[in-house]
Amino acid sequence: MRLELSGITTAYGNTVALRDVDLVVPSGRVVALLGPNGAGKTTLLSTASGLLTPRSGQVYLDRAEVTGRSPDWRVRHGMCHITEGRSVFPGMTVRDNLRLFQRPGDDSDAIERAISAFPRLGQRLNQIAGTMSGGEQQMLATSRAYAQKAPLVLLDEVSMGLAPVIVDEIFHFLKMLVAEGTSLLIVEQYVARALALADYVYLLAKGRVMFAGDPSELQGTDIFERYLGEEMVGA
Ligand SMILES: Nc1ncnc2c1ncn2[C@@H]1O[C@H](COP(=O)(O)OP(=O)(O)OP(=O)(O)O)[C@@H](O)[C@H]1O
Repeated sequence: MRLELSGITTAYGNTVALRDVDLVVPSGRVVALLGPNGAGKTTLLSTASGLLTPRSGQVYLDRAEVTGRSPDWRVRHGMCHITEGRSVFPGMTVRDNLRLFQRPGDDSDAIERAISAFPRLGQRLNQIAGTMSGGEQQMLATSRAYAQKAPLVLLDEVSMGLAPVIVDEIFHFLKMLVAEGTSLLIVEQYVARALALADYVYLLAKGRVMFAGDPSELQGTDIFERYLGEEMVGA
């Protein structure tokens, strides 16, 4: 599924967080969205998924305009947004969380798919989600993308604060999604890993697109140093 944002400006009251942003995630491709804190990355994903309404500009899914459509509508039509933080139902079991991931009318087994993505969830189906470790809860939240068979997945810092071994599992999972032909838009603090997976990269700063292109085009430029700080390059 193809996603396009065209001329998007999004604001919180007087704070303009995105200014005239154009971005395309071609069908079956991976786009990494990078930028310093406060650049507007989360705002961009939320505008794409309908959690925020832009002040101007359009959002298209497979070239059909969806700007006025609700987040629910976008989910039903194939978009999955994994938001920052652990979005699970903490008082419910893992199994019941997974059941809720199933899209209406989809009779395939969301639980089986989630376990194939993250096998350790299979050992914890009866556990109350809120009692799992942070990393396990993040796996559960992230597995929604696979369980729903969403053709377009937006991921906001899903590896934030996780142990390296779990970050490895998350990136292995992202490769599984890519192999299935899923379009991905990822915001990731592990810049080098995100770039290794990405077909295209967009760099946001102060709500504007400062760079858009192939990850290899960044080599030999000072864009990273200028906008992200050198220490992030190899992270
Ligand atoms: N609910 C809000 N109300 C007011 N301003 C907000 C709100 N959410 C975000 N902002 C502002 O909008 C700008 C963009 O924020 P956003 O969270 O999109 O950036 P980000 O690139 O995702 O940052 P980070 O990497 O720190 O998560 C920032 O200046 C932020 O302070």
